[in-house]
Amino acid sequence: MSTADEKLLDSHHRGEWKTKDAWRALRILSEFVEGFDTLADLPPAVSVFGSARSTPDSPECELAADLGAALAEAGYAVITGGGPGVMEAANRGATEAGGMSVGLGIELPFEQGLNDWVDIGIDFRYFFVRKTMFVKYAQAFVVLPGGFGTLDELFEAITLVQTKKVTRFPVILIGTEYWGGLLDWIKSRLLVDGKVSPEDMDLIMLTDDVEEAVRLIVDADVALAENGTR
Ligand SMILES: C/C(=C\CNc1ncnc2c1ncn2[C@@H]1O[C@H](COP(=O)(O)O)[C@@H](O)[C@H]1O)CO
Repeated sequence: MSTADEKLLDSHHRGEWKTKDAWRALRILSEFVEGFDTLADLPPAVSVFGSARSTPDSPECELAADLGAALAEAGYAVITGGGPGVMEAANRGATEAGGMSVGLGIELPFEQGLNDWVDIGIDFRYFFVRKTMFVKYAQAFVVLPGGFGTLDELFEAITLVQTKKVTRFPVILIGTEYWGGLLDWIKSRLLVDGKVSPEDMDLIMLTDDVEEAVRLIVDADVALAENGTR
Protein backbone atom coordinates (compact mmCIF):
# COMPACT_ATOMS: atom_id res chain seq x y z
CA MET A 1 0.00 0.00 0.00
CA SER A 2 1.15 3.56 -0.57
CA THR A 3 2.35 5.88 2.18
CA ALA A 4 1.25 9.45 2.81
CA ASP A 5 4.52 10.75 1.30
CA GLU A 6 3.98 9.14 -2.09
CA LYS A 7 2.44 11.51 -4.60
CA LEU A 8 -0.35 10.60 -6.99
CA LEU A 9 1.56 11.58 -10.13
CA ASP A 10 4.90 10.07 -9.09
CA SER A 11 5.74 7.52 -11.76
CA HIS A 12 9.40 6.62 -11.63
CA HIS A 13 9.09 2.97 -12.54
CA ARG A 14 6.52 1.70 -14.96
CA GLY A 15 6.30 -1.60 -13.09
CA GLU A 16 5.17 0.21 -9.95
CA TRP A 17 2.20 1.83 -11.70
CA LYS A 18 0.72 -1.57 -12.33
CA THR A 19 0.77 -2.62 -8.71
CA LYS A 20 0.69 0.58 -6.63
CA ASP A 21 -1.89 2.46 -8.69
CA ALA A 22 -4.27 -0.45 -8.50
CA TRP A 23 -4.10 -0.39 -4.68
CA ARG A 24 -4.34 3.38 -4.75
CA ALA A 25 -7.66 3.06 -6.58
CA LEU A 26 -9.01 1.16 -3.58
CA ARG A 27 -7.78 3.84 -1.20
CA ILE A 28 -9.53 6.49 -3.37
CA LEU A 29 -12.70 4.43 -3.39
CA SER A 30 -12.55 4.05 0.39
CA GLU A 31 -12.30 7.86 0.75
CA PHE A 32 -15.44 8.29 -1.35
CA VAL A 33 -17.25 5.67 0.72
CA GLU A 34 -16.22 7.24 4.02
CA GLY A 35 -17.27 10.70 2.80
CA PHE A 36 -20.65 9.60 1.48
CA ASP A 37 -21.32 7.52 4.58
CA THR A 38 -20.37 10.25 7.08
CA LEU A 39 -22.16 13.10 5.33
CA ALA A 40 -25.30 11.35 4.08
CA ASP A 41 -27.50 12.65 6.91
CA LEU A 42 -26.21 16.21 6.93
CA PRO A 43 -28.91 18.89 7.02
CA PRO A 44 -28.84 21.57 4.27
CA ALA A 45 -25.31 22.92 4.26
CA VAL A 46 -23.13 25.66 2.85
CA SER A 47 -19.44 25.27 1.99
CA VAL A 48 -17.28 28.18 3.14
CA PHE A 49 -13.80 28.78 1.71
CA GLY A 50 -11.00 31.18 2.47
CA SER A 51 -7.38 31.58 3.43
CA ALA A 52 -5.62 29.08 5.69
CA ARG A 53 -3.21 31.88 6.63
CA SER A 54 -5.52 34.59 7.94
CA THR A 55 -5.00 35.48 11.59
CA PRO A 56 -7.96 35.25 13.98
CA ASP A 57 -8.16 39.05 14.31
CA SER A 58 -8.17 39.68 10.54
CA PRO A 59 -11.25 41.25 8.94
CA GLU A 60 -11.89 38.09 6.89
CA CYS A 61 -11.85 35.87 9.99
CA GLU A 62 -14.30 38.20 11.71
CA LEU A 63 -16.56 38.03 8.64
CA ALA A 64 -16.17 34.25 8.52
CA ALA A 65 -17.22 33.89 12.16
CA ASP A 66 -20.25 36.12 11.55
CA LEU A 67 -21.08 34.14 8.45
CA GLY A 68 -20.78 30.79 10.27
CA ALA A 69 -23.15 32.08 12.96
CA ALA A 70 -25.65 33.55 10.46
CA LEU A 71 -25.71 30.32 8.46
CA ALA A 72 -26.25 28.27 11.62
CA GLU A 73 -29.09 30.56 12.68
CA ALA A 74 -30.67 30.09 9.24
CA GLY A 75 -30.52 26.31 9.74
CA TYR A 76 -27.51 25.47 7.58
CA ALA A 77 -24.58 23.28 8.53
CA VAL A 78 -21.24 24.90 7.73
CA ILE A 79 -18.67 22.88 5.78
CA THR A 80 -15.06 24.06 5.60
CA GLY A 81 -11.66 22.58 4.85
CA GLY A 82 -11.28 22.07 8.61
CA GLY A 83 -8.00 23.97 8.70
CA PRO A 84 -6.83 27.21 10.32
CA GLY A 85 -7.60 30.83 9.38
CA VAL A 86 -10.91 31.54 7.69
CA MET A 87 -11.93 27.88 7.92
CA GLU A 88 -11.49 27.82 11.68
CA ALA A 89 -13.34 31.12 12.08
CA ALA A 90 -16.34 29.88 10.09
CA ASN A 91 -16.42 26.62 12.06
CA ARG A 92 -16.20 28.57 15.31
CA GLY A 93 -19.03 30.90 14.34
CA ALA A 94 -21.27 27.96 13.47
CA THR A 95 -20.49 26.02 16.64
CA GLU A 96 -20.91 29.01 18.95
CA ALA A 97 -24.30 29.72 17.37
CA GLY A 98 -25.38 26.13 18.05
CA GLY A 99 -25.12 24.93 14.47
CA MET A 100 -23.44 21.93 12.90
CA SER A 101 -19.82 22.46 11.98
CA VAL A 102 -18.12 20.18 9.46
CA GLY A 103 -14.42 20.03 8.58
CA LEU A 104 -13.16 18.21 5.50
CA GLY A 105 -9.44 18.16 6.18
CA ILE A 106 -6.64 17.29 3.81
CA GLU A 107 -3.39 15.48 4.55
CA LEU A 108 -0.63 17.99 3.86
CA PRO A 109 3.12 17.90 4.54
CA PHE A 110 2.67 20.84 6.91
CA GLU A 111 -0.63 19.62 8.23
CA GLN A 112 -1.99 20.99 11.49
CA GLY A 113 -4.96 18.66 11.88
CA LEU A 114 -8.61 19.65 12.10
CA ASN A 115 -9.39 22.83 14.00
CA ASP A 116 -11.03 22.65 17.43
CA TRP A 117 -14.45 23.81 16.23
CA VAL A 118 -15.27 20.87 14.00
CA ASP A 119 -18.12 18.54 15.11
CA ILE A 120 -17.98 16.20 12.13
CA GLY A 121 -14.52 15.78 10.64
CA ILE A 122 -13.02 13.70 7.87
CA ASP A 123 -9.38 13.69 6.76
CA PHE A 124 -8.80 13.14 3.06
CA ARG A 125 -5.61 12.25 1.24
CA TYR A 126 -6.95 13.23 -2.19
CA PHE A 127 -8.07 16.76 -2.98
CA PHE A 128 -10.42 15.60 -5.73
CA VAL A 129 -12.34 13.28 -3.40
CA ARG A 130 -12.64 16.05 -0.82
CA LYS A 131 -13.84 18.51 -3.49
CA THR A 132 -16.62 16.14 -4.45
CA MET A 133 -17.89 16.32 -0.85
CA PHE A 134 -17.80 20.14 -0.77
CA VAL A 135 -20.06 20.22 -3.83
CA LYS A 136 -22.29 17.23 -3.21
CA TYR A 137 -23.39 18.22 0.28
CA ALA A 138 -23.72 22.01 -0.11
CA GLN A 139 -26.56 24.22 -1.32
CA ALA A 140 -24.17 27.12 -1.87
CA PHE A 141 -20.51 28.18 -1.84
CA VAL A 142 -19.35 31.27 0.01
CA VAL A 143 -15.82 32.42 -0.68
CA LEU A 144 -13.88 34.78 1.57
CA PRO A 145 -10.47 36.23 0.78
CA GLY A 146 -7.87 33.56 0.14
CA GLY A 147 -5.00 32.34 -2.00
CA PHE A 148 -4.47 29.57 -4.55
CA GLY A 149 -6.44 26.97 -2.61
CA THR A 150 -9.42 29.29 -2.34
CA LEU A 151 -9.22 30.26 -6.03
CA ASP A 152 -9.08 26.59 -7.00
CA GLU A 153 -12.24 25.88 -5.02
CA LEU A 154 -13.99 28.96 -6.45
CA PHE A 155 -13.23 28.17 -10.08
CA GLU A 156 -14.06 24.50 -9.71
CA ALA A 157 -17.51 25.46 -8.39
CA ILE A 158 -18.17 27.98 -11.17
CA THR A 159 -17.03 25.54 -13.84
CA LEU A 160 -19.34 22.82 -12.52
CA VAL A 161 -22.31 25.20 -12.56
CA GLN A 162 -21.35 26.72 -15.95
CA THR A 163 -21.12 23.29 -17.57
CA LYS A 164 -24.34 22.21 -15.82
CA LYS A 165 -22.62 19.29 -14.13
CA VAL A 166 -24.40 20.30 -10.93
CA THR A 167 -27.73 21.95 -10.19
CA ARG A 168 -27.13 25.67 -10.20
CA PHE A 169 -26.28 26.94 -6.74
CA PRO A 170 -25.20 30.35 -5.50
CA VAL A 171 -21.48 31.11 -5.53
CA ILE A 172 -21.02 34.19 -3.39
CA LEU A 173 -17.82 36.14 -2.92
CA ILE A 174 -17.55 38.17 0.26
CA GLY A 175 -15.22 41.17 0.07
CA THR A 176 -15.79 43.73 -2.70
CA GLU A 177 -12.37 45.28 -2.15
CA TYR A 178 -10.55 41.94 -2.27
CA TRP A 179 -12.43 40.34 -5.17
CA GLY A 180 -13.29 43.45 -7.20
CA GLY A 181 -10.04 43.40 -9.19
CA LEU A 182 -10.50 39.76 -10.18
CA LEU A 183 -14.07 40.36 -11.33
CA ASP A 184 -13.00 43.48 -13.26
CA TRP A 185 -10.32 41.44 -15.02
CA ILE A 186 -12.79 38.68 -15.85
CA LYS A 187 -15.12 41.30 -17.38
CA SER A 188 -12.51 43.34 -19.22
CA ARG A 189 -10.47 40.39 -20.48
CA LEU A 190 -12.36 37.09 -20.48
CA LEU A 191 -15.75 38.57 -21.41
CA VAL A 192 -14.41 41.02 -23.98
CA ASP A 193 -12.31 38.24 -25.54
CA GLY A 194 -15.34 35.95 -25.71
CA LYS A 195 -13.79 33.41 -23.33
CA VAL A 196 -16.87 33.57 -21.11
CA SER A 197 -20.46 34.49 -22.00
CA PRO A 198 -22.39 37.45 -20.56
CA GLU A 199 -24.64 35.03 -18.68
CA ASP A 200 -21.58 33.41 -17.08
CA MET A 201 -21.03 36.67 -15.23
CA ASP A 202 -24.25 35.95 -13.31
CA LEU A 203 -22.74 32.79 -11.83
CA ILE A 204 -20.78 34.81 -9.27
CA MET A 205 -22.33 37.15 -6.71
CA LEU A 206 -20.36 39.71 -4.74
CA THR A 207 -21.17 41.38 -1.44
CA ASP A 208 -19.64 42.68 1.78
CA ASP A 209 -22.71 41.84 3.77
CA VAL A 210 -23.00 38.50 5.56
CA GLU A 211 -26.77 38.87 6.01
CA GLU A 212 -27.18 39.51 2.28
CA ALA A 213 -25.13 36.42 1.50
CA VAL A 214 -27.40 34.28 3.68
CA ARG A 215 -30.49 35.89 2.11
CA LEU A 216 -29.24 35.01 -1.39
CA ILE A 217 -28.76 31.40 -0.28
CA VAL A 218 -32.21 31.15 1.31
CA ASP A 219 -33.85 32.76 -1.77
CA ALA A 220 -32.10 30.31 -4.08
CA ASP A 221 -33.32 27.43 -1.90
CA VAL A 222 -36.89 28.71 -1.98
CA ALA A 223 -36.75 29.11 -5.79
CA LEU A 224 -35.43 25.58 -6.14
CA ALA A 225 -38.17 24.19 -3.93
CA GLU A 226 -40.88 26.14 -5.83
CA ASN A 227 -39.98 25.40 -9.41
CA GLY A 228 -37.08 23.02 -9.41
CA THR A 229 -34.72 25.58 -10.95
CA ARG A 230 -32.55 28.36 -9.69
C1 LIG B 1 -1.10 26.90 5.23
C2 LIG B 1 -1.38 26.23 6.54
C3 LIG B 1 -2.16 25.15 6.67
C4 LIG B 1 -2.89 24.52 5.52
N1 LIG B 1 -3.94 23.71 6.00
C5 LIG B 1 -5.06 23.50 5.32
N2 LIG B 1 -5.99 22.73 5.93
C6 LIG B 1 -7.16 22.51 5.31
N3 LIG B 1 -7.48 23.03 4.09
C7 LIG B 1 -6.57 23.78 3.47
C8 LIG B 1 -5.32 24.03 4.04
N4 LIG B 1 -4.62 24.81 3.18
C9 LIG B 1 -5.41 25.02 2.11
N5 LIG B 1 -6.60 24.42 2.27
C10 LIG B 1 -7.74 24.45 1.32
O1 LIG B 1 -7.58 25.53 0.39
C11 LIG B 1 -8.28 26.68 0.85
C12 LIG B 1 -7.33 27.69 1.45
O2 LIG B 1 -6.17 27.78 0.65
P1 LIG B 1 -5.44 29.20 0.54
O3 LIG B 1 -4.34 28.93 -0.46
O4 LIG B 1 -4.94 29.55 1.90
O5 LIG B 1 -6.46 30.14 0.00
C13 LIG B 1 -9.25 26.27 1.95
O6 LIG B 1 -10.58 26.63 1.64
C14 LIG B 1 -9.04 24.76 2.07
O7 LIG B 1 -10.09 24.01 1.55
C15 LIG B 1 -0.74 26.80 7.73
O8 LIG B 1 -1.08 28.12 7.91
